[in-house]
Amino acid sequence: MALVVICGQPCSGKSKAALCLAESLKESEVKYQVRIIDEASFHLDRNESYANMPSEKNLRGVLRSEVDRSVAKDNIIIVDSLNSIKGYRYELWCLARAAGIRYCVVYCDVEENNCRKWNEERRAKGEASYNDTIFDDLVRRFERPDSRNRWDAPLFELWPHRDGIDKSCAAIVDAVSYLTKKVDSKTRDVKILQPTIATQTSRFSDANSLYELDKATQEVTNTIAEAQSQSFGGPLVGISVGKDLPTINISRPVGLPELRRMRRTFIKLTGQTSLSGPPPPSDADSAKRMFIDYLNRELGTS
Ligand SMILES: Nc1ncnc2c1ncn2[C@@H]1O[C@H](COP(=O)(O)OP(=O)(O)OP(=O)(O)O)[C@@H](O)[C@H]1O
Repeated sequence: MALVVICGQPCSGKSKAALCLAESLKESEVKYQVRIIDEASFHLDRNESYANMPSEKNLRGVLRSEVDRSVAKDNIIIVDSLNSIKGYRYELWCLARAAGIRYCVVYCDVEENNCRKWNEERRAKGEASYNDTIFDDLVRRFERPDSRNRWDAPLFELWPHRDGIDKSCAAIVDAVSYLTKKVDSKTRDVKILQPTIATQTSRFSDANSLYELDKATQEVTNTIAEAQSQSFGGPLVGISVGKDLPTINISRPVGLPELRRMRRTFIKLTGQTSLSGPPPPSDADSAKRMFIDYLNRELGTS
C-alpha cells in the first residue's frame, strides 16, 4: 500500500512523528495495517550502529532488508531512522517502486542546536542518547531532502521545535490524506509507483514463463494494431489493455514489423535481466505492465 520514510537530524523528533503518523493512520476511515520499522526493533544501539562505516552500512542493510520483506499492497510501512543519506533514500524509493506502492518522505526540520539540547536532556534523564562525537558526525553528514528528487517526493515537512508534534500538524494531516486517498484513473495528485524491468521482483513459474510472456506481450501488440487501424495514423493516447494497467500512449504510427521487433527485444531484455539479477515479470499482468512501460518509454508522447 505505502512506504513512508521518516528523515531528520539525530534527536529531531522522528520517532515521535512516526508514532503520531501511525496512530493517525490507524484511526482513519479504513483501518490500515501500519508497522514502524526502526533501530529499536532490532535492538541496535545508536552509538554502536553509527560508530564506523561498516556498522552504519550494516544498520542500513538490516533496515532495508526488513522494508523489502515487509512492503505489501495491504499495509503501510514507516521507516523511522535518520535516513539522512540521499542514496539510501533512493534505495528505499526503489523498493517502493518494485512493490508498485505509494511513497512519501516526512522530514523533521529542527535546527542542530535544538537537536543537541534535546539529546543532552535525554542523556541527563538517563535515556538512550547519542554521544557527542557521533552526534556531530551525523549532523555534518546529513543530506537534507529536496522535493525535486523523485525519492524525496512528496515531501511533508514538520517543524517539531517550533510547532510541536501532534496529529493536527499540517504535515501529518497531509501525509495521512496522501497515503489514504482513494485513487482512480483520473487521480493526478497521488502517485502509485510502477515497477519497471529493473525493479520487478517476482518470477513467472519456470515451466511456462516464456509462453506466458509471449502471450501477454502479443495481447498488447494486438491491442495497438487494432487501435491504430481505427486512428488513421494519428497518435494513440490512453489506450487501455486492462483494468489496473497503465494506458498506452504512442506518438506516431508504428508498423507491425516494428512492433514485432520491439516485442522480441523486450522478451530478450527481460531474459537478460533475469540472468544478471533482477528477475523477469511474475504473471501476465506484470508482463503487460512492463511491456507497456517499455513501449511508452520508447515511443511515448512525452
Ligand atoms: N516537540 C518537542 N519538544 C520538546 N522535546 C521534544 C520534542 N520532540 C521531541 N522531543 C524530545 O527529543 C527527544 C528525541 O525525540 P525522538 O526520539 O522522537 O527523536 P528522534 O529523532 O527519533 O531521535 P533519534 O535520532 O535518537 O532516533 C525526546 O527526548 C523527546 O522528548
